[in-house]
Amino acid sequence: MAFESLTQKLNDIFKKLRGKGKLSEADVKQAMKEVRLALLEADVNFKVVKDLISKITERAIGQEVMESLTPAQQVIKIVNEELTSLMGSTQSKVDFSKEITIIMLVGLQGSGKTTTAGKLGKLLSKNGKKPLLVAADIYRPAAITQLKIVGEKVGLPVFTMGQQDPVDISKASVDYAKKHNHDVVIIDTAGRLHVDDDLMNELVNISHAVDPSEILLVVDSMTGQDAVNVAEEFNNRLQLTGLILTKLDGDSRGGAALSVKAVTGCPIKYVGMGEKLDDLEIFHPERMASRILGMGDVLTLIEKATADFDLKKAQELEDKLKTQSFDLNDFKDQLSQVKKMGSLDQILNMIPGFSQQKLKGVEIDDKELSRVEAIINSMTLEERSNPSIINGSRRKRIAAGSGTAIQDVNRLLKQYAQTKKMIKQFAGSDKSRKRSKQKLPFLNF
Ligand SMILES: Nc1nc2c(ncn2[C@@H]2O[C@H](COP(=O)(O)OP(=O)(O)OP(=O)(O)O)[C@@H](O)[C@H]2O)c(=O)[nH]1
Repeated sequence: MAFESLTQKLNDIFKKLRGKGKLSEADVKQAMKEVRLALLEADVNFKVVKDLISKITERAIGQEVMESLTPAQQVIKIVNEELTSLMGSTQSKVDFSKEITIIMLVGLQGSGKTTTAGKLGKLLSKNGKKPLLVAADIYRPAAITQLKIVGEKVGLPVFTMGQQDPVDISKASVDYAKKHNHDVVIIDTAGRLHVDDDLMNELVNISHAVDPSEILLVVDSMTGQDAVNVAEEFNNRLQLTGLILTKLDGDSRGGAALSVKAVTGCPIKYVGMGEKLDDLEIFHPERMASRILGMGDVLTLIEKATADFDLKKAQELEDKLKTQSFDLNDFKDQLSQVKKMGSLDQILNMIPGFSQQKLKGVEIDDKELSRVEAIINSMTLEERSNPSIINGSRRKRIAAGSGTAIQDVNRLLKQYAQTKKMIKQFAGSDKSRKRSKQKLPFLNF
């Protein structure tokens, strides 16, 4: 995940501050010098760093902080607030005020536009919208096919007219959307390797023809300050309403995310956190600041956990927990719930205190989840509901069927037995029974 190294450096600086108890002005200034260096090393724009540090320092050497009982904590709070404000303070929402919300996605080739069109469509349709995807990149023939494939994967229709004028395609797509009750139109426009006049003219013409509610620039966060420059160039010609920063799951240093709002004035509206079509998140500056400072992001985690929450299934599970009839089918169901939330790496990053550094040496293996699923899939229905019948020869058959080793099957059965034992204790106490209404026990990998 981006910011890894920045988070580590900031944590080290704050640890030193905490160790000091009372802080002198010199202590704060020294810490700010180090924060400044860490931000520059994370590729944050030079001017942005300068302004940020002067704001933080001014507040941090104020009386309130110096005389507080927990001065280091106050300094961290100020850094958190200023980072949040740097990225736009609050969530910048998409404008859905018109009957049809037209969203133009623009950006350079390879920034992730087509993938993002699918991700955005999926996210919006989860929120009750009826999006239409529009293939307006006519120069790269594969782009139309790519959008069709993405559309199929996310279950959304794709409007295409082949290699015709992108302005005509865009206009026709809006008419089509009106006739077919779509309330969102997402136009995937052409990209180029560099910003050029032809591209800009075409985008300006499309924007005049369809009067979009949003022109969102898709930028690759891995390109660092180049992403900020590209955003400035696009904004000068197109008046962007916002940005989508992709590939924030990669090892970018994070500079683009921290600088782009301050430099261009354009807010980040979404961030791409992976290659899967579920990996698009609404951008919340305060939550991102919290992640950068290694404080986790519990709110996003809860949202992910509840997004696909199936109340009926949860009720069934609760009944099973009470009667202690939790079997391997339920075990598998829980596994799918965890998998829906994203990769284990992503999930752990949102838990406060679970910094990458602490996870060093701990292998986070998403394959383990798939392995467990394969093992359970290779069992008969009878075995899943009554695992005690799984003897030696059955174990051998299950391992062969799932392409795993007998030790893997043994390990899973042991984990299941432990979970069941835990549930027994859990259901046994009145206090925990009350708790079971709110929380499902997590699997123990
Ligand atoms: N890791 C990661 N990869 C991403 C993300 N978003 C897009 N990608 C990948 O980036 C590559 C380029 O994405 P495309 O959607 O083809 O890019 P594009 O901007 O449409 O490219 P052109 O059609 O050539 O203009 C693909 O391999 C995507 O899977 C992201 O958030 N994280």
